Amino acid sequence: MGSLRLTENRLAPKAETNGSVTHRADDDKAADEDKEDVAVQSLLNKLIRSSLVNTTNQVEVLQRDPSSPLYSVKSFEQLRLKPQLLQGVYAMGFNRPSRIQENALPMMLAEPPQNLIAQSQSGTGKTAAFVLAMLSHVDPAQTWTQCLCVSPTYELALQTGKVIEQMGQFYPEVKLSYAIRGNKVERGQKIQEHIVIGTPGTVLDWCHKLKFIDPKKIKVFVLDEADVMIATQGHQDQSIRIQRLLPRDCQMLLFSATFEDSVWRFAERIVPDPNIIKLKREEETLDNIKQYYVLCNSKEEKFAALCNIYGAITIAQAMIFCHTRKTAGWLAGELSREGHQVALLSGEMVVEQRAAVIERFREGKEKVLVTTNVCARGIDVEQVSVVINFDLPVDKDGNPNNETYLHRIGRTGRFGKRGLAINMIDSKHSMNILNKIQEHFNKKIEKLNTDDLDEIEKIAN
Ligand SMILES: Nc1ncnc2c1ncn2[C@@H]1O[C@H](COP(=O)(O)OP(=O)(O)OP(=O)(O)O)[C@@H](O)[C@H]1O
Repeated sequence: MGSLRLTENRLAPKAETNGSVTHRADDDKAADEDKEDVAVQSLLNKLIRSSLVNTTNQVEVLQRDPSSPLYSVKSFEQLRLKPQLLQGVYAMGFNRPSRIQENALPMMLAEPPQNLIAQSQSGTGKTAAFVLAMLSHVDPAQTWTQCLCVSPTYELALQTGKVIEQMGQFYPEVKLSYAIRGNKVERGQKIQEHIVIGTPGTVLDWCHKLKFIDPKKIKVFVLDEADVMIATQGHQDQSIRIQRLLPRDCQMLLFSATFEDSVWRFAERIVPDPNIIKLKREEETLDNIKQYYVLCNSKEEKFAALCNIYGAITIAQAMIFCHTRKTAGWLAGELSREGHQVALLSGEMVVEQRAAVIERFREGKEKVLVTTNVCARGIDVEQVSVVINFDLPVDKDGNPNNETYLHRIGRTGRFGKRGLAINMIDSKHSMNILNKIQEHFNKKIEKLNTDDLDEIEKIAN
């Protein structure tokens, strides 16, 4: 398994220019200039995720042929997998199919193969599902490429490759190759590996220009992270061009965490006659959250208020959001000087460094995580009991960003533990923003006087 032929190994993420931690002179003025890179966020989520996301919502299934019976499985045994694959699944610690896998796996493993478009949030078991489908459909006796999987970036392709290697660990006859830049294949050769995973440009070259792969022999085509894919210029066209090279009876599978119209239009071009499976995201709510605000005049006063809060109540773990990298760096420094175990998540870090910081925080090695919004977007740190908005979330034009506010402090309904959110206000402008947020959610945000220790103690009860 895993014949990775790489001439260069570059694991630095694309979104970051380099791994050095330097501050720009204009960092003050710049809000948070960290580029929002969906591929980096997706990778980060994969790196820190160690288990399935809990979901309570029901799966929605739209069958291409509504008259055919709808199969769903509650165990992996019911799928009649090859014994080597079942062994692989159990070795990964999977006991039963995830909610989306219950429906997706029987569809993907059916004979004749069925096409599928599946949408569910990150961490619900999509990757594991299509990896199992690819491994099941391979005939190791045929020494040519039978499954193609396209991912938006080099790093994401490598992560999926790892899942293929893990799940196929007892099925060593199946070989895997990576169609990514830097992985050189001699001209005129044909790839013998059964599964090829790569980025759209290189996969297209290998199928079309360089003819390393005969696309007519492909049995399964997977397009992963469709929403991330279309965010990159050119990927959409390249993917469509690959799809057109494939035979009519090739099984087409497309996965996405979100489903805006643009993703949907793209999905329909990639997957003809699809079955569709959707799993709604768990809704975030402010119902279990006590919200407060503290009036201050400067960042130093905000810091003093924070120290008072820490002096009055026991905070197991807190996440503190700042607007700029500079404030975040400053605050992390001040807090460490006060003796706190602080983790700083900063946009200058490469993605592996960020994943390591979040992992340490999740393990409880650090008790305070100071971050800018962009760095922490989409990261669920469930055990956080207190969220502090050192700066309120605003969009580029300085208007309140309600969605981000909800995402920072909201909890998913059913699993929601009680939470505490404290907003630091340092100007009329930020008070206005707070009022708008309050109106938007129609949930009272109480004033907190941090000079009064008794008052602070009460909020913890
Ligand atoms: N049936 C299962 N039982 C237990 N764990 C599972 C199961 N399926 C997947 N997992 C684990 O849950 C996590 C998320 O799964 P997976 O990566 O397949 O989800 P995903 O929806 O593809 O999310 P992402 O797009 O972020 O990768 C992984 O750690 C995976 O090993």
